[in-house]
Amino acid sequence: MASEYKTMKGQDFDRGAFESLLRRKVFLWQSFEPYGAVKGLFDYGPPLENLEAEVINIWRDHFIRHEKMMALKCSMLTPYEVLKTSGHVEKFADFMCKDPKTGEILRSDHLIKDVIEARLKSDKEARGEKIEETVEDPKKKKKQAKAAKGAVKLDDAVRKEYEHMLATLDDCTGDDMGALIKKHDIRSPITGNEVEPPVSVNLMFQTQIGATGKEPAFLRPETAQGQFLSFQKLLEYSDSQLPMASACIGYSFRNELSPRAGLLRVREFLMAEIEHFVDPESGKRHPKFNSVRDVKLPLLDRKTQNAGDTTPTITTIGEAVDSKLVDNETLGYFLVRIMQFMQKIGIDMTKLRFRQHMANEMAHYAVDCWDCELFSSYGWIECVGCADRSAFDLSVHEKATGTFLKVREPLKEPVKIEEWVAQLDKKKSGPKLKKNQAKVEQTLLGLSQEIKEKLSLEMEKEGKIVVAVEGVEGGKIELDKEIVSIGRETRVESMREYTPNVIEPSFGVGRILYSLMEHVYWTREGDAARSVMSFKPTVAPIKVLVVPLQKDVKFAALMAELEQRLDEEQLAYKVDQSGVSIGKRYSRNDELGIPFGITIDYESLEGKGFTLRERDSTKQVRASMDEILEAVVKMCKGKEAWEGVVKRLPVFEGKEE
Ligand SMILES: Nc1ncnc2c1ncn2[C@@H]1O[C@H](COP(=O)(O)OP(=O)(O)OP(=O)(O)O)[C@@H](O)[C@H]1O
Repeated sequence: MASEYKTMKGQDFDRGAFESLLRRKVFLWQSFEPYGAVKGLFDYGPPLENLEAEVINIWRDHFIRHEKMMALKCSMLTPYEVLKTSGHVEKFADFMCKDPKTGEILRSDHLIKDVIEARLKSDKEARGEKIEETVEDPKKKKKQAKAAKGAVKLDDAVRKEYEHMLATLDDCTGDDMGALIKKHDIRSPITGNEVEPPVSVNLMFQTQIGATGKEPAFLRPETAQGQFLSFQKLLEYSDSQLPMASACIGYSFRNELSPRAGLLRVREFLMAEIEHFVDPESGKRHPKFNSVRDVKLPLLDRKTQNAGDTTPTITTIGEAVDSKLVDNETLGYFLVRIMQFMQKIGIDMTKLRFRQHMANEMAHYAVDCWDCELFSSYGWIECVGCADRSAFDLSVHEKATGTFLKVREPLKEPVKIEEWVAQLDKKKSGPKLKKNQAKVEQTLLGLSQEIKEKLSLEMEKEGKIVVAVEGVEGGKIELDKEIVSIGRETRVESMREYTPNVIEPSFGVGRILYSLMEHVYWTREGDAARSVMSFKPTVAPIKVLVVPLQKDVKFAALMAELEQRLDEEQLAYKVDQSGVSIGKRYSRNDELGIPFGITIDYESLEGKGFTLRERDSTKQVRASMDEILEAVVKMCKGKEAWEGVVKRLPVFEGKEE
């Protein structure tokens, strides 16, 4: 059966072969394997660990250095109260359905998706239509096969309804999903049992700080809260100038209900998050927006998804922001910068799109939200979320803690403000209010203009007012005009106070790395298909393979010199001195994605230079050590392409055997 997901060379993608390469070359494995492994936890071996470091270096350069962001390292252990205030304790949850007979837990949206996809596939089979598979996960296939049980043709209207359901599933609440499960008789694909209605389950790992258990805490589910609570320090560091942005790279933890799809849904993962603080009255304009205005992006908007379509529109970000499809310049600027980052690390641009969140999918405070999704053999997967979080987080933390989390800036022109003021006569009210005096004073200060105006009329009429005061007996207190005066006053205001809004691009590094590995994987046709990982030289975990023609002590001195030079250039290299042929040595290292090979042969001993081989084309040039190293350094810095090197250095027609 043809797979919809193709390799970078247009070949059918064989997930089994790909995963076997990742295992063989120790890119990654499930953690704690000798103890039976734990779902959703992975260890990275040397190639993937180095790849991650290279990708992070580019991320730091592309965002932190280039955009002058303030890098932070915030604590992962987070007190309960912080995440209570941010809404995570109550709302950071997924819906799950229980199979009451087996006790198995199924994520509600995954359950609906799996069953409905299987029914649509079965319908296609019954109609004799070509089936394009995105799913090759054997476990999922088995589930789907069981659910489909022979090809069943659907009514046209039902088929349409199912397609619409899949396109709008992200928009569903728990109740919506419960209704869909009932209406369409969706059962556990494993047992065929009916499932219980969806219930919400919190995804955070709870723990405690200290031995007493008095300080409950969580492992953070995102890095954002630490950044918000550092706001005052950031503002001071940036000389109170907005816009300003912080960035944090660190681990987050989510107790996913059904971790699956390798690195795509795990329980501990590296995030790289940016919080860009902007004055809401600036219209969220971005000073560098004009430099990206004409860049084209594939945008899949909410309206298109609602119509059951998943084809993105290619449009310039300028047009998208002008038409308000993307809410503001800052959000638009980041979408472009995210795309440019993906391009830099070698993501296939035909496998990237931006999908707008559906109304229910967005957090209640969010203004607009776009996910950067990458296509892999698992389908389209969100790899970066880019949300406008408005002023929500700073406002709630300010309210909960009383800490000032606003910007105060001088007004260009002082303004006269006429307003209602309610004032307590401290001397006269002291004996009457006693210990309640401070509470009353606080309450009067916090009253809105409308209420103050209403109370002034009441005071004029009755000579007294009744005010609700928190913490006093009975919850109210009577105040007469002897101790309280309410009237209009004029003051001159020279400062403005406001809570900045936040645009947040949030990167899941593991999902990006996994997608990247699929995007650069292909097989070279030949006697036996050989796998290649075409990492760009800038991100490749190892840059150079050093291969002496044979095991011969005569090569030792040149090898030592070459290794020293590679070391001086800070290039990661590997030496392969094994007895197998040069061709075999190249091809097994192509699986590690090493972009360049330097061969030392007998002519090298005669001062006739070395050969430099490029992984993807297998072409070679012959040149001196200096020339070769200069070319490799430039290519690994992204300053020169192989095509340029072939033009300026003599091509070598050696055979790879
Ligand atoms: N369980 C996970 N495993 C790996 N990466 C994750 C996981 N959850 C989130 N991420 C990454 O963190 C980024 C930001 O997190 P965000 O809260 O926006 O994700 P999310 O909307 O909860 O993702 P999903 O809907 O897929 O669970 C995501 O774009 C993704 O790359």
